Amino acid sequence: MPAAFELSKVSVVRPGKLLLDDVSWTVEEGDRWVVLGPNGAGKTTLLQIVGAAMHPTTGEAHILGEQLGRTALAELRTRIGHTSTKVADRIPPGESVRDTVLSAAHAVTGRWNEEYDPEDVKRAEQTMGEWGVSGLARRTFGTLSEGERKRVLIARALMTDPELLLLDEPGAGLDLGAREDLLASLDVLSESEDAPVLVMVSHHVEEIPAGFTHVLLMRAGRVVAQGPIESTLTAENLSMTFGQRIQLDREGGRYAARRAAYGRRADRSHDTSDTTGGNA
Ligand SMILES: Nc1ncnc2c1ncn2[C@@H]1O[C@H](COP(=O)(O)OP(=O)(O)OP(=O)(O)O)[C@@H](O)[C@H]1O
Repeated sequence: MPAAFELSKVSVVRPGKLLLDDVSWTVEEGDRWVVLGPNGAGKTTLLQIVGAAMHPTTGEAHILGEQLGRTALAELRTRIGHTSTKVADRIPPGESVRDTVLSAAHAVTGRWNEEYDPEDVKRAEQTMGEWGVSGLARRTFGTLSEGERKRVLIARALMTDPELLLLDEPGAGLDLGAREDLLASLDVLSESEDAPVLVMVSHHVEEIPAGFTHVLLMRAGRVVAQGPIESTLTAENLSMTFGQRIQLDREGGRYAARRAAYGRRADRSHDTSDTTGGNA
């Protein structure tokens, strides 16, 4: 089976700044990845490459079988669901929730005079139902709470039944209950057989849904470590990523991290015996 996407030695350069530096990353069908790193590490830039929203300056990116630079980006983007604050900012505040989701069928933000099939309407109702926002259908996007917005954006991203779903900080700005509700929904999605390949960007290990399989850790535009979550998400790798000694705990398939106290073992796993990582 071909990879869902493959980046080979990708760099992104802007005047006076190296945003991504020699990033190689392969994601296979069925994978659920989380991308972790501090502010400014390049996570959003990386997702923009994978989401066919930006070309690499150097290196090659093959996304869903198409090579960036040799394919129409707009067409490729219809196969990818992408949620981010940039997408949220493009949605007119007066747009109804229903039209916010529905208009994804034409890859537009702000419904105008496009025509929608009954299948489009049915699909919009289905994804709104699955993400618990049917009751908000007539509300305007601008009046929603942060948690409600996040769910509406995911329903919108899933509207076109994408092969790849990119979630840029879906947990940011959510209260504890809303975050846990979102993680439970993402966990259900990640377990479903026809789920798209999932890639989620986060700052916090606490936001990793239990069903996620792989992690990529970034710092200053470079990959610090990547691979299966069990062996790669270690205190040692997190400490390198965030530039300070981190203690990592794991319980019930969920992670928690904080600055390590001196003299304490940095990795502590309560439900597995094989969590790796160095002593701090
Ligand atoms: N067009 C640009 N020109 C110059 N620098 C840029 C440009 N776009 C982004 N950057 C810088 O590149 C770095 C990486 O940005 P990016 O948004 O990818 O990081 P991030 O890991 O998503 O950060 P955060 O966690 O804070 O959202 C940042 O320092 C940012 O200021």
